[in-house]
Amino acid sequence: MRLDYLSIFPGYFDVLGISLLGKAAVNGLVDVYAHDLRDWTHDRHRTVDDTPCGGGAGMVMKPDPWGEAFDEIIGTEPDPSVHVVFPSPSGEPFTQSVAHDLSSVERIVFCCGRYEGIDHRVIDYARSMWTVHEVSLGDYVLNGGEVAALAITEAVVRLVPGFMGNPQSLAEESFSAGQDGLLEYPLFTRPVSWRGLDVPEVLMSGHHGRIAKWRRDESIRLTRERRPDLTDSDVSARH
Ligand SMILES: CN1CCC[C@H](Cn2ccc3ccc(-c4n[nH]c(N)c4C#N)cc32)C1
Repeated sequence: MRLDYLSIFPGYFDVLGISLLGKAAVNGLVDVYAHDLRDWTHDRHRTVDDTPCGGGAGMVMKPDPWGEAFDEIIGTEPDPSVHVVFPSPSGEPFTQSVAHDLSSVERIVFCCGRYEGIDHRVIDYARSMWTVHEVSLGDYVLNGGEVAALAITEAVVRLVPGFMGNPQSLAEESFSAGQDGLLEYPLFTRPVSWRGLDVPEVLMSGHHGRIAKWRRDESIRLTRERRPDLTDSDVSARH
């Protein structure tokens, strides 16, 4: 999998050389390339923004540098196998399902906007050439797309076959298909007693059936308490 990042702050992506992602890069599972959008400007100030047409606060990212960067980094021929991700507060929700879909893609280009956003023609042009995903991390406002691109990267790459040491851990986590959309149960490890707080006895019983039931019940309880939106009527009936 090749990952490209276009940003006026490419240093954000230095962190991708650390921890598991660094290992994936070493193993050849993932190739990471960060690009400075200003490398495709031609004025002394390396200008990437301008005032919004129609007025309004803030500045908008000019289309020209993006187009020239696309030409050099991706190419000038349409190729639907290239997936271009625009993090945006007005994007569709980024979910585990989207992460799963992207984990089987060979090439992803992240376009990280700043200021008030990117001239919309950049997105329209990208849609005419590649497969585009305009996605939002959640209902809050960030200052740009870089942090979102990092979060999306981690969510996607950890699903790439061969990346996680123990693929079973993927099957049991929240939001994965096998969990019926339930939240993960509480986790415990040694010591059994810590500052007057004990591990639930059932988890020390060695009775796998009871442990499985306790975990399921806890997942249902937590999901009903914290994320009623995840429990549709069918799922509630089954629980
Ligand atoms: C005051 N303005 C309002 C519009 C957005 C401006 C900052 N910005 C510029 C590019 C850009 C890209 C993503 C996000 C973003 N914010 N929240 C999320 N979940 C995102 C995601 N994915 C934010 C961004 C600031």
